[in-house]
Amino acid sequence: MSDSIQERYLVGYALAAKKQHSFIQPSLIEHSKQRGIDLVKLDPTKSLVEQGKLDCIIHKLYDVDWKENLHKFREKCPGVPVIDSPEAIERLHNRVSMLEVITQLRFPVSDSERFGVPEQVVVMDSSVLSGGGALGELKFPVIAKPLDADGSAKSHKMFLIYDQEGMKILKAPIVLQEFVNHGGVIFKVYVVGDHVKCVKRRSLPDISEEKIGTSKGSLPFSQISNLTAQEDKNKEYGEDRSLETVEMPPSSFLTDLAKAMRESMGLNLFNFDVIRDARDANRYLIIDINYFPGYAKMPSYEPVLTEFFWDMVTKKKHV
Ligand SMILES: Nc1ncnc2c1ncn2[C@@H]1O[C@H](COP(=O)(O)OP(=O)(O)OP(=O)(O)O)[C@@H](O)[C@H]1O
Ligand SMILES: O=P(O)(O)O[C@H]1[C@H](OP(=O)(O)O)[C@@H](OP(=O)(O)O)[C@@H](O)[C@@H](O)[C@@H]1OP(=O)(O)O
Ligand SMILES: [Mg+2]
Ligand SMILES: [Mg+2]
Repeated sequence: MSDSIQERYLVGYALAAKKQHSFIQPSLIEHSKQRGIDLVKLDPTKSLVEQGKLDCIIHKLYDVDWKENLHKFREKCPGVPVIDSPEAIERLHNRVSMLEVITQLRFPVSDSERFGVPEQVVVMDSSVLSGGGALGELKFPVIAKPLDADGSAKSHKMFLIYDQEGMKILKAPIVLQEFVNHGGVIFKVYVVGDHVKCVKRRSLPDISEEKIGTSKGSLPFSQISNLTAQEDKNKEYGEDRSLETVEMPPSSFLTDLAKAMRESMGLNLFNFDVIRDARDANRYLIIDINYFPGYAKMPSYEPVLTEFFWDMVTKKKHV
């Protein structure tokens, strides 16, 4: 079919400049174009109905004006898929409601693999952090994570806390999460509609009982799974740990889990971080869920995203 008679579709995107730069790559534009899909940049400050005959909108912007703009568009054009609904995305902006998704899943557990989330407590009042009772049943070491996961640099600033002294650096509201040894590797599971792809990334190294006894205070870190191998080495989080020999979790387990999460959250575009308990190889813990992650880092990102856009613009089922 020649270009002139092939039906063309319009996918509008509204993304922060950094995200646009990493996600809207020439290779993706070209791939989609070949399939009859044109990616068009939206002006989030202007009415969406006046920005072309859109067949689908994708977005990762959180300000009130944008949500209002989207809301109006959805009212005027209820048949056009908006990927995803701001209300569904919101749940991932808080590290408690984010992991409640997992604890509420009614997912048939396989005979071998089990899943869950690490024990955690949320502290809303900074004065509680200086007293001895903030941890409740938890034991040191813990990871302290900002409660808000709103995409700001601050929301990624974490601390490994070894003792009560280390708690002094923290400010509420904060989540204190049990540190689980997991062999220094995390599995990032990327979800794009029906498509599920798992990749291995570096993580914090295991902490031995001996180290727990001798380490003091706190260790700050940020987005460790996004470090390159060289940065990782320079930061001395551990020696050059090869990922190649690490066995992946069974893919059917991850696919079933992703499907259950997708349906429960009503989201199409997200990834989740999974660690495997070093003391129990069949126990997997979900530690983080991110909306619209760095898909360009996923193998075959161009065909996978193009296929997803196709499904959306041709009105195949989406959650
Ligand atoms: N409970 C835990 N036990 C052991 N290590 C953990 C735990 N929670 C987090 N980590 C380590 O800390 C890293 C950062 O934690 P987390 O993924 O929650 O933060 P994030 O800033 O939201 O990450 P992302 O960049 O994926 O959004 C993880 O990738 C993992 O290496
Ligand atoms: O660019 P963005 O701001 O969307 O950053 C996201 C980042 O993607 P990027 O690598 O393309 O930056 C993601 O990396 P991967 O999980 O895919 O490794 C992950 O860190 C998300 O948590 C970030 O989203 P945020 O939590 O900050 O909203
Ligand atoms: Mg993470
Ligand atoms: Mg995250």
